[in-house]
Amino acid sequence: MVLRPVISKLLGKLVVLASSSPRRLEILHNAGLRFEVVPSWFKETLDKGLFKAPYEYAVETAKQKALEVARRMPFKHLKTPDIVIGADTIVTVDGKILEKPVDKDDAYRMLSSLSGKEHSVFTGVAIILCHEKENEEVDYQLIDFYEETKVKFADLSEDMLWEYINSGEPMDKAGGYGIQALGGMLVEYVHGDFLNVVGFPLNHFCKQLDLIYNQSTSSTDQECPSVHVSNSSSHATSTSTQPPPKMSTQFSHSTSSSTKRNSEPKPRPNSPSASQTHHTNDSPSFSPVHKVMKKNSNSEVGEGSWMLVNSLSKRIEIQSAELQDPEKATLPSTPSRGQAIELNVTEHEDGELKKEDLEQITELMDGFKASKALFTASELCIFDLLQSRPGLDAAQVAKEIKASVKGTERLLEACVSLGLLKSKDGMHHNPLYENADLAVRFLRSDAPFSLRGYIQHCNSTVWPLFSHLESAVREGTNQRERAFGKKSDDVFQDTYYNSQEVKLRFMKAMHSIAKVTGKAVATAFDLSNFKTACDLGGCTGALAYELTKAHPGLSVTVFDLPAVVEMSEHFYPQQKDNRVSFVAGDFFQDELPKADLYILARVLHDWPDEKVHILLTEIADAAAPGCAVLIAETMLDGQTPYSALQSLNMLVQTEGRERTASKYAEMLRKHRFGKTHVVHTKNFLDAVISIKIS
Ligand SMILES: O=c1[nH]cc([C@@H]2O[C@H](COP(=O)(O)OP(=O)(O)OP(=O)(O)O)[C@@H](O)[C@H]2O)c(=O)[nH]1
Repeated sequence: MVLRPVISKLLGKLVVLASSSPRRLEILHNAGLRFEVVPSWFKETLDKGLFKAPYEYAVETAKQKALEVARRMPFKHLKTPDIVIGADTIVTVDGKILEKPVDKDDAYRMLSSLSGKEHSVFTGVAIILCHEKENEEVDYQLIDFYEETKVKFADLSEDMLWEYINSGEPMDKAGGYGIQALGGMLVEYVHGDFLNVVGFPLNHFCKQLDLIYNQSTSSTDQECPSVHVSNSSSHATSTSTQPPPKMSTQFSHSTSSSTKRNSEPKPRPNSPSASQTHHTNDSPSFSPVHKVMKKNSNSEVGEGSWMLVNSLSKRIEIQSAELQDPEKATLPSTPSRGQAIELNVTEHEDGELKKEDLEQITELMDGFKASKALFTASELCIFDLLQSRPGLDAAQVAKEIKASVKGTERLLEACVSLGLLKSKDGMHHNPLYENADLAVRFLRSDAPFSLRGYIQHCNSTVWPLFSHLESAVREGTNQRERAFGKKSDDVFQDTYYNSQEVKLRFMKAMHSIAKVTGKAVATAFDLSNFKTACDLGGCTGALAYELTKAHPGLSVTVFDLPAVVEMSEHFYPQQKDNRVSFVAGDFFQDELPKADLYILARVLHDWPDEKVHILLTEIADAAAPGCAVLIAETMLDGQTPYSALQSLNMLVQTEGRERTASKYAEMLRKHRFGKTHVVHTKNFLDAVISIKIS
């Protein structure tokens, strides 16, 4: 069994599957591979028109999925993987690429186009070997390939089609079918690797591992295995894997990961450095990222991939430098030949810009209008109205909210376009409106996870502050005085003591975020060793109640300003959990309650480093060895807009900022906390825990 010998090579290595596909997880798990699953955040939006062949699109998407995880882990998970595996499965028929259907109608369109025909299923796979070095740089070696399988569908009747679509099975599957389940009923024959259709060409993958770990170690080279970078295709009817010329492929990007994996850093293979680029005059490469790179049509595909990797490295180096220290990162003014700066807009040969080329920039430009439409509908209580009286038309809604029909009509249609409301034809095609699922779950005032409080805070406080963002950037200070005419260097003095209404609105905002994130934070780590916790700045106790629910042996003291504590019972009038108590105080001025575990949820991001160190000193003085600090924040990762925009939010609102997990680990280390672990909760917040060493 080719995998068996390879498995032994992988033991002790951190193997990561960068996929949320349960089928891929099952295929690799059943094959005996042991790995962690870290779903990729890469948005599968590459422009298909830029790829000369469908499999190139699948391979490039697989690469981007794997690279995103390989780059993120040192920051988000404080560890560098040894191997990251990414995959992407597509279906092609009549020259079109079919991915996962967006809705039932799309599934119908896909399956109808497959009915009675033979089609191809391509799965692109990327394997990234990560080599962490002495100076915390990481070398990446990229191996990619694809597998094609031919599948023929029987002629499908309309009943059969809708019966299958209504089963729900098509919705998370390429081409809208699952061959391994009900979808098998649609299939007349399969020529090629069945598992490739399901989502992972296991046999081809094993052969690649064999190439990497067995054939290369037979060479005298004791350094990192030199890898075959190949886009070798194994067609359904015959396998034509011609290994390309042997090469070592690598690029590097620096990481500030504060924890070293226990494996010895591997020597850098003697290969061209990332800064060297090769230029050829051959046909343009196929990837939007590498528009300035040329694919060398003379050499084996591997050569092309090497340049592909090389140009990727340039982009990654630039971005990681930014992450390291924005002041030092110098981006080239314009993409020079051989330098891969991601081009979001594709100028076609004739210079014409197509609508889809501008979609991304238009979405960004219009983002504020969408936010304001949501805030306005929430302020006008439209979601609560339609929850109690679904099916109203614009005139009826306008009457209830005491607004113009014209304006209400526009707002309702905007909310439908944003997926917040649904509409159906009433009498004389007059649309009738009701809440969409998002509104039911998050926008009603009485929803268990209502975000209405946070939305009110965004509309009344964040929005005016962001309108002075340019001043905030120029001055490096919050914009409270410009936005509200109040000079206040203390956000909380201003919020909690100057107005009862402002205080309540802010607490509702913090409460709604804590309700949505509380369970994820409370269950991020095993806290069974701790008996007492102190939730510093715990506001309404939303997280505290989740902690006592998740950890029966834990009691939690919420320590917050007097003005907050006096209001907290307003949020839980019926609460009888005697393991949660409230103590009034100022954590910068008063002695902290004694506890085994100190919790800081969305607190440190309000303060500059020097204030954070003051607070951590207080905690370190109060905490005995073995005690812990649990920090819940949105960790900067250089990838998702959410954390970066949150950091801008802190600029306009406070003296604080968002930080990376490794920055928090470094700050904690200065106060004798260590053994730091981070969990990315897939929620608004990530969680970091660190134990008092001495
Ligand atoms: O017969 C089957 N065909 C396809 C599938 C599943 O379809 C998806 C393909 O989508 P993708 O490659 O984008 O993978 P995702 O599920 O989105 O996960 P990633 O996180 O890796 O993007 C895939 O899950 C196949 O397994 C099937 O099940 N049967």
